[in-house]
Amino acid sequence: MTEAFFGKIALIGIGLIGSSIARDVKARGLAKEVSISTRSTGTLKRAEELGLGTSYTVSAADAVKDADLVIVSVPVGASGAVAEQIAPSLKKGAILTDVGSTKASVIAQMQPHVPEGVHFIPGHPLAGTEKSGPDAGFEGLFAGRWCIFTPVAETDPAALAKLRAFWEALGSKVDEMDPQHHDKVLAIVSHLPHIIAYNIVGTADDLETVTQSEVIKYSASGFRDFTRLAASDPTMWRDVCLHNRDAILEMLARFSEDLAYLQRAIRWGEGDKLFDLFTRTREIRRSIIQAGQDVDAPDFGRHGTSQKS
Ligand SMILES: NC(=O)C1=CN([C@@H]2O[C@H](COP(=O)(O)OP(=O)(O)OC[C@H]3O[C@@H](n4cnc5c(N)ncnc54)[C@H](O)[C@@H]3O)[C@@H](O)[C@H]2O)C=CC1
Ligand SMILES: O=C(O)C(=O)Cc1ccc(O)cc1
Repeated sequence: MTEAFFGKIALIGIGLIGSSIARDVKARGLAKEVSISTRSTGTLKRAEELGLGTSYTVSAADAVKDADLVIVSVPVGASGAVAEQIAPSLKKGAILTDVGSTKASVIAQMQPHVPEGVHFIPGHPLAGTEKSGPDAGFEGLFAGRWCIFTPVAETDPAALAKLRAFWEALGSKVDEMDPQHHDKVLAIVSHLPHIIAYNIVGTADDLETVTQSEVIKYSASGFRDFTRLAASDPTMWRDVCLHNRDAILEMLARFSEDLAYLQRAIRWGEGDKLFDLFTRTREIRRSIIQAGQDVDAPDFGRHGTSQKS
C-alpha cells in the first residue's frame, strides 16, 4: 500500500476546504510540516490562531518551497494566477493538485504554468457546505465522500497512487474521470441545484414586497433547503458559473424544456403526467437511500460560523 505521509504539504487558500484538509492532516499526522498561504492577512492570522499549520505566509511562492504536496484551494477563477505565482518555486518531483469545483477550466488555467518534473493532478472532493472561511472547516468533512481526479495524459502513476493514498487517508473514495465528463456531471448534480436555489430565493425576495414578509414568515422546509444552498459563497459560485459555462448552459436548456413540460401539464390539468413524473423522481431518492448513500444535506448551522475570508 502506498504511504499517505508527506514531508511538507503546502496549502494555498485556507477557507472551508483548505482548512478542513489542514485539520485532517494534523489529526492523522499526514505531514511533518504544513505551510499555509492565503492572500488576506486577516485569514492567515485566523489560520494561525486555529493552529492549522506549522508556518504561515501571504506569499504563495514562499509557502510551496520544498513542499512535496501542494494543494490549491482557491475560487476556480483564481487558479491560473496562483499557478503562475508558485510555478518558479515548485520543487522537482512535487505533486500539485487542486480542489476546484470545475475541472476543464482549472486545467486550462494551471497546466501552462506547471514546470517539467512537477506532477499536476487536478482533483475535486465532492464534499462541502454553504459556509466559507477557515472557521467553517472541520475534521472529517471528506469521510465517506467521493474525490474525483481528472488526470492529464502524462500523469505519473506513482504520483497518482500517492495522491490517492492521501485522499483515502482522509476517508474519501477516489474515482477518475475525464475533465469534460466531470464538468457535465457536476453541472447537473451540483451547479444547477445551486443556480436554481439562488434563483428561487431571489424570486421569493422580489415577491416579498408584494406579500409583506409572508415569504419568510411561512417558509416551510422545502424553501428553507433552498435558502441553505443560496447562502453559499458568492465569489466561489460566480466563478463556477463563469468557468463551467458551456456545461451549465446545456443543462439549463434541458432543465427549461422539462420545466415547460411540467408547466403545460399544470396548465391543462394533466394530472397523470404530473403523477408519473413525481413517482419516477421519488423512486430516485429511494434507490439512492437503498444504495446506502447519504443523501441528506449537512445540518443547518452544525459546523462553525459563516466567515468571509
Ligand atoms: N465550498 C464547498 O462546499 C466546496 C468548494 N470546492 C472548491 O474549493 C475551492 C475553495 O472553496 P472554499 O474553501 O469553499 O472557499 P473559501 O471562500 O472558504 O476559501 C477560499 C480561500 O481562497 C483564498 N482566495 C480567494 N481568492 C483568492 C485569490 N484571488 N488568490 C489567492 N487566494 C484567494 C481565500 O483567502 C481563502 O483562503 C473552490 O475552488 C471551490 O470551487 C470544492 C468542493 C466543495
Ligand atoms: O453544500 C452543499 O450542499 C454542497 O453541494 C457542497 C459542495 C459545493 C461545491 C462542490 O464542488 C462540492 C460540494
